[in-house]
Amino acid sequence: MAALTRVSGSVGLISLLNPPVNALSAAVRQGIVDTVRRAVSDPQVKSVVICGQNGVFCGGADIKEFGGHMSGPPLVPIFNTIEAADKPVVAAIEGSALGGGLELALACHYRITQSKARLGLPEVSLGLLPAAGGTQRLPRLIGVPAALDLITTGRHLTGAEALKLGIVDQVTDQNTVEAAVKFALSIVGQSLESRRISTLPCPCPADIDAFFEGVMQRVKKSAHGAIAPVACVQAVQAAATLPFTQGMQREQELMATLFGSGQARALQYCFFSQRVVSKWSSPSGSRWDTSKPKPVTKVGVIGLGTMGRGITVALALAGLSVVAVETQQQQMMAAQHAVSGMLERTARRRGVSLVGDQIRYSVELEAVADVELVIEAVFEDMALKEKLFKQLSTLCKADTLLCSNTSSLDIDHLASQTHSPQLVVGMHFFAPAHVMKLLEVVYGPRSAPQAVATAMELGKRMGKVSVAVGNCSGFVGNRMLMPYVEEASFLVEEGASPEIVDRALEEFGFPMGVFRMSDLSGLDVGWKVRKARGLVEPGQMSRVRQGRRYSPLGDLLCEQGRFGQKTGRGWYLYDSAGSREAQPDPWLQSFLEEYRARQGLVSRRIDSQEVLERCLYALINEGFNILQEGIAAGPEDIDMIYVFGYGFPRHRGGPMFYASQVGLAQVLQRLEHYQQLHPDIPHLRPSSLLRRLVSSGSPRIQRWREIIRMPHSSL
Ligand SMILES: CC/C=C\CC(=O)SCCNC(=O)CCNC(=O)[C@H](O)C(C)(C)COP(=O)(O)OP(=O)(O)OC[C@H]1O[C@@H](n2cnc3c(N)ncnc32)[C@H](O)[C@@H]1OP(=O)(O)O
Repeated sequence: MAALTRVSGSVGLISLLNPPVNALSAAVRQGIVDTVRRAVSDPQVKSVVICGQNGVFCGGADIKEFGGHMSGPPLVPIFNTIEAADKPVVAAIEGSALGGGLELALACHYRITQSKARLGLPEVSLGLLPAAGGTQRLPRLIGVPAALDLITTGRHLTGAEALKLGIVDQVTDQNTVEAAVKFALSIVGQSLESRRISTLPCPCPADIDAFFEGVMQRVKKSAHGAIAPVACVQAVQAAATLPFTQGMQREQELMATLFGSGQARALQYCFFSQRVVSKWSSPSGSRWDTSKPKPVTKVGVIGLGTMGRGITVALALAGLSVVAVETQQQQMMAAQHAVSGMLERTARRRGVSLVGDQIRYSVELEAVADVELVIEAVFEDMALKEKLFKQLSTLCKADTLLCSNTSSLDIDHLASQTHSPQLVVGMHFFAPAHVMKLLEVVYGPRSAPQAVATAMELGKRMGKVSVAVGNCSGFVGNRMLMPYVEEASFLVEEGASPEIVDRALEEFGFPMGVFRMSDLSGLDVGWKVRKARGLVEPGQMSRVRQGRRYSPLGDLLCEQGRFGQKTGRGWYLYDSAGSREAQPDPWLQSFLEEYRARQGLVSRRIDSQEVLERCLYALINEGFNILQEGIAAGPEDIDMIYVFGYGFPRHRGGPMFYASQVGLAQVLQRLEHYQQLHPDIPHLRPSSLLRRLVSSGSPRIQRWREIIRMPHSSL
C-alpha cells in the first residue's frame, strides 16, 4: 500500500497506493512505516519525497475504519518518526491533502504543492479533531488565530492560499513530484533543526486567556450544540500553552471523547450519505450509473423574483450561459440590478473574478428558444405554470429539458401540458438559491432517465447536494415539514408559547425554531398555500377542517396583517419592519389566552421533551411514509434533504438517523402515546413501515433499504 523507489540517484520516492484518495488505511500506515524505515536506513538515499498515486496526495484517515475495530500502526508515532528523520523529507502534494493527509505533510520537513490542490483539516466536519498532531503542529507553523480558523471550520484551502499562510514552502503548476524531487536534491545536507515543526515555539496573541475566552464564546454560539468545534479550540489552546508532548496528550484525550460520541457517528454517516444520494435510482429502474446526462451550456430562467434571481446567480457562478426572462421591462431591470449586486458580493467573498457577462436578460419568452434547459421560477400558481409549460413546449427545441422550481405542485401534471412529458422534471431550489446547498430533483413516472441525470449533474455543477425524489405534494422536504409545523401550532394552542417551542428546537440544534423561521420567511407564504388547499375560512376559528384537526392561528395572525419580520409583527414583535431581533409579544400572549378561552382549551404546561417529541416524531413519521411510498429511495436521501435544506443539525445526522439513534421502538411507542391523546391528528398515527422495522428488530439504518424493498403484507 506504499511503494519505495529510488529516483534521480539519491531520492527515495515513497508513493501511497490506495485509490481513489489514498486514505490512510491500516495497510497504508504499515506501508509508510516500512518504506520510511527502508529509506532512512538506505545509505544511497540522501533525501525522501512522499507523494500519492494517481494525482492525489492523501484524503486522510480511512473513515470506513472508524466504525469498527482499529488495527495497524497508529499515525502519531509514524509522523513523529518522519519528523525526527535525519534525512530531509519533502511532501509532494497533488489533488488533496486533507485531515491525516495534511498532518502527514506537516510531519515532513518541507511541503511543495500544486497550486490547485486542496489542503485542510476537515475532521471537525466528521465530529473529530486533527488528532495526529494537527492541532499541535499547525498553530506552531502559522500561528494560533489562522490555525484556529482552519481547524474549527474544517475549510479547504487551495495550494496558493496555503502558500500565503505559510503552510507550504513552494507552489508549482508543473509536475509536482518532479518539482519535489528536484527540491529534495537541492537541500541534501542542510540542517533540519528549524524544519521540525514540533520543536518550534507557538506564535500566540498577546492576552492569550482573553483571546481564547472570546474564541470559545464565538465557536460555542455558532456550533449549535456540536461538541467537536469546542474540542478543537481546547486542543489548540493546549498547543498555545503547553509543551508539544503535553499538548499531544491533551489532543489524544479530547479525541477519545469525540471518537466515541454519537455526534461523530452522525457526522460520519452524513459524509457517506452525501455520496450515497449522488448514486440515485428511481422505482422505474433508472440509475445514476446507467443514465448519461445531456451536456448543458445554456440555461433559461423564467421569472426573476427571489428564487429566479438566486438560480440565475448560481448558474452564472457555475460558468453557464443564462437567458433570464421577466415579463415587464421594469421588473427585468430591477432583477438585473439585484443579480449584478449578488454576483459582485459572492465573487468578492469567494475571491474570484466577477462573472455576469454570460447572462442575457429579456422580456420575450422566445429568448429561451435555443437553450438546452429551462428552469421555470414563476409564482406558485398552477394555472400560470400550465400556460407557461404549454408555451415552452412549443417554442423551445424538441429536446430541451423543461424544469420547474415549484416547491410542491404536481410535476406530472405540468409534464402533461407539454409535447414531451419525458423531458420534464422538478428542480426545487431553496432560498437563497445561490447559497443553499440543497436541490431536490423531482421525477415523475414519465421522466426520462436522461432528464433526471441531467438535472442531477447540473445541480452538482452548481455546487449543490442534489437529491432525486418522487413526485407528491411537497415532495420530500415540504411534505415532512407540514406535520412538524402543524404540531408546533397545536402545542401553542394547548399552552406553549412560540418562545417555548423555539427554545426547545434551538437547543436541539436547529439554527431557528419553527416560529422564528416562519416570521423570517413570512407567514403569508403558508397562508397562500393553505388558501389554495381550501383550508382557510376567513374570520373562522373552527379547529377541524377537511375532517382533521386544524389550527387557524397562523391564518388569524395573517388577517391582522402580521406577516412576520417584514411587517414588524408575527409570532414575535420586532423593533421595526425588517428588523431581525425577535421579542416576545405581550399582544400575542393576550390573543392566545383569549383564543384558548373561546375554544374552551385549558392551557397546560408543555416542556421541551414534549415539544421535541411531537414536532420531531411527527416529521420522522412522515419520513417513514415517504420511504414506504418510494418517494425517497432511502433514509440517506431524507437526511441529506433535512441537513442541507432545513437546518436539521448535522451532528444529529438528519431526522431518520436521529430516529435510529433514539431507537425505533421508542419513537413508535411515543407516537402511539400521542396518538391516543390526539386521535384527531392523522400525522401522529405511526407509519406501517416504522412498525415493520420495529418488528424486524430495529435494524441498523444501512439495512432499511433492503427491508423497504422486501415484499410485505400491507396489514
Ligand atoms: C487520528 C485521526 C487522524 C486523522 C483523522 C482524519 O484524517 S479524518 C479524515 C479527514 N479527511 C476528510 O475528511 C476528507 C474526506 N474526503 C473528501 O473530502 C473527498 O473525498 C476528497 C478527498 C476531497 C475527494 O473528493 P472527490 O469528489 O474527488 O471524491 P469523493 O468525495 O466522491 O470520494 C471518492 C470515494 O472515496 C471515498 N473517500 C473519500 N475520502 C475518504 C476517506 N478519508 N476515507 C475513506 N473513504 C474516503 C468516498 O467515500 C468515495 O467513495 P465511494 O464509495 O466512491 O462513494
